Amino acid sequence: MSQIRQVDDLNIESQQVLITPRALKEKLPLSDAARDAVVGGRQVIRDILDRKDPRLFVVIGPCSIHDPKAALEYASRLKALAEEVDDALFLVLRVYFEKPRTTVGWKGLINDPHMNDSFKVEEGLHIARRLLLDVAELGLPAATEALDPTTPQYLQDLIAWSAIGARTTESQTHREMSSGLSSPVGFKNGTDGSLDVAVNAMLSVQYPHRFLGIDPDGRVALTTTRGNPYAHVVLRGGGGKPNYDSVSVALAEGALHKAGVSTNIMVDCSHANSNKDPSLQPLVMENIGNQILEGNTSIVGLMVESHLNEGNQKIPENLDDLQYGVSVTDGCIGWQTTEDAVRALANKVRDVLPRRDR
Ligand SMILES: O=C[C@H](O)[C@H](O)COP(=O)(O)O
Ligand SMILES: C=C(OP(=O)(O)O)C(=O)O
Repeated sequence: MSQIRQVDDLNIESQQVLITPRALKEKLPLSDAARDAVVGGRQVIRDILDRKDPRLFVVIGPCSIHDPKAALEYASRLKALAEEVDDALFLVLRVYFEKPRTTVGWKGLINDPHMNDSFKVEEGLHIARRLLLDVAELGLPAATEALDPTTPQYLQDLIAWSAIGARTTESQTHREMSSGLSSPVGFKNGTDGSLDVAVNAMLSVQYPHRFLGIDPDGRVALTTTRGNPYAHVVLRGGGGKPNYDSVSVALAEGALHKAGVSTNIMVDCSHANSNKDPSLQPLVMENIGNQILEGNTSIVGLMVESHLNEGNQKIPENLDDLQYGVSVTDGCIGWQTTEDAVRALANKVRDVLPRRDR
């Protein structure tokens, strides 16, 4: 009987060594203007989480980035809107390069920048870093999902806020990584709606961890973290039900309080909170505004999926057929709706925010 004698790499087809984080940063260095945007953005978010700044922070932008040109056009529009509502809301651009898939699908610009299964990851890392620099140089803070545990070594210096997604909040690897992130971090509740996984993540992330990571030269390194004091939960609904309503928010606040972790809550207006119907997001935003008017003190931030144009599209065979400024992952609200909903939220909460009980 013939046996396979090989015992390792049976299912590995190939490996390709990539540019190191240090080399990428040398090629695309942080400018002073970009540094100001990152440092300033993180500080405002920390101040909001510490209740020193009464504003709400709003992570808003495309579900995923596939076209840096459209992303920059969106960023410059958002910058103008951010200045307009600055007294009530702190807008942070959603710049998601890594997509966690329920099963399979396009995994985002870093993984496959040409959207044709060519997986030019090194090019993806360059494009991502270039775009984050351009966004920061506009003076806009950026938020991203930290999905691959090695990616932060390449990009985290340009990130003001990070998310751990619903599919990875329960993962020890992601909790460990988050304990070393330089930015504040939001943990989504589970896709089944379970808050426990996010509460447990909060209990874990505040502590130092030791784990295998990579160093700036791409070498495997025992990584010792300090713990991240700026973590909070993100309610995104799940299991077919939303959890942004006042009862769900109060229950979440109670559970966080009982666990002895931060009761700061962000509400994701998309995903299961809008039953994946992007046009419902403004209703969620309106509801959160009403909860704040009615005295809620735990909600500190919102997430909104928005693009230049509404809806979404399948990635076409021929990329020339892509519609400009339309999401290729989850559906988004378009720009006009975005402006209207953000202005409406700012107008609703502007006067009450400074008087919120802390
Ligand atoms: O936000 C994006 C999606 O909801 C997430 O990546 C899962 O997408 P999928 O269910 O289409 O794979
Ligand atoms: C994948 C996302 O969300 P969630 O983890 O809540 O599904 C996302 O915000 O892109």
